[in-house]
Amino acid sequence: MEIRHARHYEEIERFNTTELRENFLIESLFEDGKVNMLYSHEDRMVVGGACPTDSPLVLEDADTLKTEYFLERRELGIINVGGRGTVIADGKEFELDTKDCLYVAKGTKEVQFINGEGGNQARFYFLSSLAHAVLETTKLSIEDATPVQLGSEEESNKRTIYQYIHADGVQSCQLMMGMTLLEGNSRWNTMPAHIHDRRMEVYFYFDMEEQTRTFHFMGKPDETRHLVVKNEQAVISPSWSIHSGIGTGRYSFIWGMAGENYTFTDMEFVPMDQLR
Ligand SMILES: O=C[C@H](O)[C@@H](O)CC(=O)C(=O)O
Ligand SMILES: [Zn+2]
Repeated sequence: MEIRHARHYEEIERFNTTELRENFLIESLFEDGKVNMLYSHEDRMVVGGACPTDSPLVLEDADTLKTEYFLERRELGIINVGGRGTVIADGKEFELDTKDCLYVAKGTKEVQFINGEGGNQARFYFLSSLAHAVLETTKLSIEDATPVQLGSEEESNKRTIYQYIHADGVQSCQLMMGMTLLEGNSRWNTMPAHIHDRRMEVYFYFDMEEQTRTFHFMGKPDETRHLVVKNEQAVISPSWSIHSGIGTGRYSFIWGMAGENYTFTDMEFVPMDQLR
């Protein structure tokens, strides 16, 4: 898998567009019949996409992780952004419909991704972070996730945040994962912006038309940059960075975090007059 090292915020003050994209944008996760993964040194998060076709796909990369099996020292969160499919964790089958989530515990020796029959192709987006304890492998469908309403139509940021893996939901060691759906013509996410110095975050944008682009804002609050993002691309957000975006059309996104503090509300809002 591709490896990305962590970057200091002082470096990115000098980055051009290509350097910014090479370091923080993940351009292609989904490829038919493949599992694509990227290892980020930001809290050692693995970002991946599994797109099974005729045969099952297995989660593995012993060469990179240097462990006997993938989840020997890690936990995993999966959200299906395609048609129906199945994940098998050590022989136990979990059917995942669109926007359903599965947490897979540390110690699980084999994880397989299987495409559902008929309908749209299953597309499993996943994140894996380090884990210190064996918890319970748990499925959570979108209907059972905790919805949090934020924003307003007036500010073009009316959205519902579905929290799946977090302190009051599916339990994990440090991984937090959920999904944000924008309502009507709302196009802004996470504005007012925030940072959380104790956690990194990964954004995965999806449900976008081919020509739609999201302008994702990153950087220290007083030194912002942007990335132009298209459907099914992801952004790595270091703990010093804001993460916010506006779309030229409809989009949804999956956010995931890893790091020290496990409290969703451990975030500092950035006053508007600090943004540059
Ligand atoms: O730390 C939390 C994450 O950035 C997301 O939950 C934010 C988000 O989905 C939003 O405001 O739209
Ligand atoms: Zn955040």
